[in-house]
Amino acid sequence: MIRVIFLGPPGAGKGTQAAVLSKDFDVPHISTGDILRAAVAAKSELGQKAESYMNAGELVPDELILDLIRERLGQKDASKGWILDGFPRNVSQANFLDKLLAEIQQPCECVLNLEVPDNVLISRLLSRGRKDDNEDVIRNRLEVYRKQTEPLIEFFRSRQQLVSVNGHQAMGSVEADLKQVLQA
Ligand SMILES: Nc1ncnc2c1ncn2[C@@H]1O[C@H](COP(=O)(O)OP(=O)(O)OP(=O)(O)O)[C@@H](O)[C@H]1O
Ligand SMILES: Nc1ncnc2c1ncn2[C@@H]1O[C@H](COP(=O)(O)O)[C@@H](O)[C@H]1O
Repeated sequence: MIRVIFLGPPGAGKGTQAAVLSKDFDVPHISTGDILRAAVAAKSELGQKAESYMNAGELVPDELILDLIRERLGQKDASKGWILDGFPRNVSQANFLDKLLAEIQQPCECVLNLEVPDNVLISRLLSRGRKDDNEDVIRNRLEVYRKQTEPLIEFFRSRQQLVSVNGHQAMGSVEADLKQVLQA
C-alpha cells in the first residue's frame, strides 16, 4: 500500500508515472486534472464552471476542488492507498489536505517531486497537444506553477516529506528511481 503525492511542473511526467505506479501498487491514481477534464466532457455543472480556467491555464477556484477531493478520498478503493496527481496545487489546498488526511487517518508517506528543465517541459507539452498545450497557455501554466505550486516544495521539504527525482530521463529510468524511493 502506498499513499503518495506527485509534485512537479506541467509536463514533468506526473500522470505518466502515477499511472504506472497505480498498476504496480494496485492503488487508485487520483488526478484532479483528469476528473475536471471528464467533467468538462460531460458538460456537468462542475465542468461548465471549470472549463474557462482550464483553457486559460489558470487554477480553478479551490471551492470547486476541495469537496471533490474529500469525496474521492472517501471512496472505498482509496482505503487501500492512493496516488495524488495535480493536488494540492497551492498552499491553501495543502493545508486543507493536511487536515483531511488527519481526519480520515490516512497519512501521506511521501511527496515525489519530479524535476525537469523548462525547455524539455515545453517541448513535451507541445508534442502532447492537449487543448491546454498551446504556446500561450503553456507559458501561463508554467507561470502559475512557479507562483502558486512551487512554494509547496519548501512546504513539504520542511516537513521531511519531499523526495526529488530526476524526471529528465527515459520513462523506465524515472520509474525505476521512483520505485527505489518507495521501496526504501
Ligand atoms: N520521461 C519522459 N521522457 C519523455 N517524455 C515523457 C516522459 N514522461 C512523460 N513524457 C511525455 O510528456 C508528456 C507530459 O507527461 P505527463 O502528461 O505525464 O505530465 P504531467 O506532469 O502529468 O503534466 P500535466 O501536469 O500538464 O498534466 C506526455 O506526452 C508524456 O508522454
Ligand atoms: N488541484 C487543482 N486546483 C486547481 N485547478 C486544478 C487542479 N488540478 C487541476 N486543475 C485544473 O486543471 C488543469 C489541468 O490539470 P493537470 O493536472 O495539468 O492535468 C489545470 O491547468 C487547472 O486548470
